[in-house]
Amino acid sequence: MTIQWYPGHMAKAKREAEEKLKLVDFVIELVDARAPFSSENPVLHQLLQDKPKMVVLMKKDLADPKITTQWLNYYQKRDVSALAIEANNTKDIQRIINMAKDLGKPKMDKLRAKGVRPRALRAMILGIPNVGKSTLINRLANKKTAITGDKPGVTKKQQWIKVKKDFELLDTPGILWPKFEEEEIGYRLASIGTIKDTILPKEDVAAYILDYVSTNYPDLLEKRYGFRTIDDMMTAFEAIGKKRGCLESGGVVNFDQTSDVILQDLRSGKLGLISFEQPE
Ligand SMILES: Nc1nc2c(ncn2[C@@H]2O[C@H](COP(=O)(O)OP(=O)(O)OP(=O)(O)O)[C@@H](O)[C@H]2O)c(=O)[nH]1
Repeated sequence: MTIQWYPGHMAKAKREAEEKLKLVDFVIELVDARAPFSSENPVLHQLLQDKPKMVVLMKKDLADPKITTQWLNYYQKRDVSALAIEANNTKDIQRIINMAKDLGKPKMDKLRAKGVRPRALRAMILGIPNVGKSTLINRLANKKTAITGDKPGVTKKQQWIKVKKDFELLDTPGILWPKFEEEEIGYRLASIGTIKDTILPKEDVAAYILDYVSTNYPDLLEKRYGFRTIDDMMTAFEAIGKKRGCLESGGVVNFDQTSDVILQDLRSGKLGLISFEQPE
């Protein structure tokens, strides 16, 4: 599901996230490893107030590993607990659980000191559309895990997934909107597929990708398409279209299909491991 965000949607999403936040000890914020800055929600820090969070950089299998390491150092310097993961990797899922427990420990210790009966740590997943929230919830739930039942105090019944005996996760994530204040951010988000292909013209996004990759990863461009520099975007599209059979009758290159090929090559990782932003 990719939502087109209007002020009404944003207000509703914010309200729902605030309701859910009241129920949890901490938040797992998902961002995309290829663009962690652009894919974070711009108001989450206000909603969280003092609530602890950990950041999970999703889809590390599509990102440039060197840049992902730079991002992890960036978060570490700011005392933010962060991990980069690939959802299919079982060890990565275990690393999330371990980090979550560490993060929740001070709160649990405090409750125990007050004489409160020990209870499971409670967390929720939050992030912009298409960042991998449902995938991660399913992986943490590990399918066979039981849902532990409703908790009172909310209008909508919330279900809890028992990840471990002392760690529970809300079964529905908080969905928040992406940043859209700068055109460059919009292009990065469109490239990685976290905003609708109809919001920015597909050909423009494909041209953005080619331009970015030729500047930052010319070897990858050459490996996939056979050229490393772009003097003229139309010639580049024509070369790719011909190579990949995106042709109309008379051998004319279909630019729309060629744009799809470029977007698909990037999003599936066939173009290589590419990150769209580095920490400052
Ligand atoms: N390569 C790769 N793909 C992933 C990873 N995690 C999730 N995905 C893919 O990303 C896409 C979106 O995942 P979802 O779990 O549906 O994302 P969501 O945040 O729940 O999306 P919304 O329902 O739109 O809010 C799916 O095609 C997933 O298979 C990952 O670690 N690596």
